[in-house]
Amino acid sequence: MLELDAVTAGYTPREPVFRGASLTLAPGESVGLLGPSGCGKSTLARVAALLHRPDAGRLVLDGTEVTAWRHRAPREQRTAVGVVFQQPRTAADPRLSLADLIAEPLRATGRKAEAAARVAELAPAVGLTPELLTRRPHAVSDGQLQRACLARALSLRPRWLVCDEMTAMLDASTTAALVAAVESYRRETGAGLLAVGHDRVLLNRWCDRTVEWKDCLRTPGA
Ligand SMILES: Nc1ncnc2c1ncn2[C@@H]1O[C@H](COP(=O)(O)OP(=O)(O)OP(=O)(O)O)[C@@H](O)[C@H]1O
Repeated sequence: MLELDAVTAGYTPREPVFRGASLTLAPGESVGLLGPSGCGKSTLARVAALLHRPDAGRLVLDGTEVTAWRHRAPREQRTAVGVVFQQPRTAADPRLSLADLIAEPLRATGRKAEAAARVAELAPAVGLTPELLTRRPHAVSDGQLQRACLARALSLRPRWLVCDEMTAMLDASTTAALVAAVESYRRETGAGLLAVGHDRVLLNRWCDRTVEWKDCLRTPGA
């Protein structure tokens, strides 16, 4: 289970972006989160991905409460969640080839020896040719770079995936390819998914259920 329980979070302690947001994902479940721009969906997604420490509330990951975020989080928890953001350009180191970008989490966790084999496995799964893998971000399209960012998120075989507007900048065929790659990974591994977005039609089609932001803020039973 991935449980966000009464989470309050923001960027200035006195003025959080939201208070008391709750959302629970069952193991292997895919949930789409919809809501108005600026309400805090990405902030909540970052809390779920252990990238943003909440001001209050709890994140419980497969039965263990998370008590440390970012680099302070234990590796086992940090690597249990893979994350893909909306903007591949800001999420990718411009100095790395796409192959090295995909392998980054493996290198960072001391598993460099597995990198080549894992990249060879992931590249076709996200639709990247061997030639594209040699290029650096400036020499590929946004869609190709986002494919690499998805492969990077899958490289450590996370039990949970957080896709924060992953396809918002992409055309219909690239969107379909990335959604298919996520779903194929989920079928293979049983991973759960939190997909944040604005595209109701896409999220309804993609996810087991969709949740409205305002319902995350509602106290159960109220
Ligand atoms: N790093 C940051 N520092 C300060 N404020 C931020 C930061 N990131 C986001 N915010 C603010 O927090 C609020 C919520 O932003 P967030 O990106 O979580 O919303 P969102 O619901 O995902 O919006 P959108 O749908 O437009 O992506 C916004 O008012 C935003 O300006």
